[in-house]
Amino acid sequence: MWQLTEVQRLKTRIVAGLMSGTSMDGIDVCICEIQTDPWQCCWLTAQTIPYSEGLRFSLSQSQGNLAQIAHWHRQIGEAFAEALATVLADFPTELHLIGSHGQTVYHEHQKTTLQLGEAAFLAERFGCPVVSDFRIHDVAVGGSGAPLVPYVDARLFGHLQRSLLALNLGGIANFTLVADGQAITALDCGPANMVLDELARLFSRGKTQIDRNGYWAGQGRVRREWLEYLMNHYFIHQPPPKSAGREQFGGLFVQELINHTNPGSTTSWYDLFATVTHFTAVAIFDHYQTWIKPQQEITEVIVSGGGVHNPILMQELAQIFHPIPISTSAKYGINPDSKEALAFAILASERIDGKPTNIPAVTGAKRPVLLGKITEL
Ligand SMILES: Nc1ncnc2c1ncn2[C@@H]1O[C@H](COP(=O)(O)OP(=O)(O)OP(=O)(O)O)[C@@H](O)[C@H]1O
Ligand SMILES: CC(=O)N[C@H]1[C@@H]2OC[C@@H](O2)[C@@H](O)[C@@H]1O[C@H](C)C(=O)O
Repeated sequence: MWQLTEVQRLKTRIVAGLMSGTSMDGIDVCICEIQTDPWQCCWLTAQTIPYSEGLRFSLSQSQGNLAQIAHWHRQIGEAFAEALATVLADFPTELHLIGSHGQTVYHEHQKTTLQLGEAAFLAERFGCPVVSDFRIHDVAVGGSGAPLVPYVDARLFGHLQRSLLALNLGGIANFTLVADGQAITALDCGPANMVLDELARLFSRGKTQIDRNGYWAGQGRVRREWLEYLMNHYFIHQPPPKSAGREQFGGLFVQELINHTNPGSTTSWYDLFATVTHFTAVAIFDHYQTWIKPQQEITEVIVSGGGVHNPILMQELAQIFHPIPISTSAKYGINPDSKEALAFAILASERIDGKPTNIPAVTGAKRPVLLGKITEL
């Protein structure tokens, strides 16, 4: 059993980070060792544990009355604890601290944000302090509560002493500009996998959740008029600070896209996959050109998130950013599938050391604040 004050005194801590992103595909778990002075983080193990089908389906409907929300809060907390127990069964270690992002179930830019998954279930099961609910304090000081990974991008890539984009391809595509060892700015750019996943569900009539390895996109061609329609979405042209989620690019957006494009044949479905995949790359590049390049040219794009497994998307990015090289975070020893989980382990450790981790230039907050609430034993 670890008390908060004891963990605060440790110069080297074993910390677990837990995250379920907008794709709601499962719970990403990462265990790492963090040294506080000089700061160093060493990745130990990571795994993604799928949500049970029932919970995933229920969450993806994203409509809940108060009773439903209260049950989700407990069920997600227990599912996160179960996921961590599964990883610890394969990698037995003592844990000093847990950082748990929970599941975002609602997010409205600079107005409110809600992550579910009660931390007390984790604290009780693993006998250590848990930091959770990372976003809302930033909202309380006028920020959007997202993105929070930029602080970590600076920690992980700042030492490279180059200007680079750390790009994450999760449900949403977002990047951080790291230059001079700092996170200068960061943006959500639009969907990465969220729209493709929903299209895959509809096209396969629920048999698959993803366009695996870009198989369908690879057989289609980009339709200019559809691309134009997608690029006209208000979010693409909104100035930063900006953050997105299912509210912008979830089921409703996809339904409107289907109504607009009306894909009748298999060929037109393939074209839709190709166009949306291309749109993802174009929207990312467009955000770079508009908001980053005028102030800072970059020398590399370091990609993480599930989208690294989609070769068509990665090819599109390589072509559009050429001659700027595209690599994955694996090149720097960071598993692309667990960077965000690792991030919440790092944010938790900073929290108990009393370090503010929101970046006002990124979220629009009035000032830096401590992110996350601590559940103690
Ligand atoms: N082999 C693959 N082929 C194509 N796409 C893949 C493959 N493997 C994973 N993906 C995509 O990656 C997604 C999961 O990515 P990730 O776990 O990074 O998202 P997330 O963390 O939920 O999202 P966010 O970062 O926006 O919160 C899947 O939903 C899928 O679309
Ligand atoms: C409100 C919320 O959960 N936002 C997520 C989401 O998923 C990607 C993007 O949109 C990013 O803004 C954020 O997550 C990452 C982990 C972040 O805070 O940096």
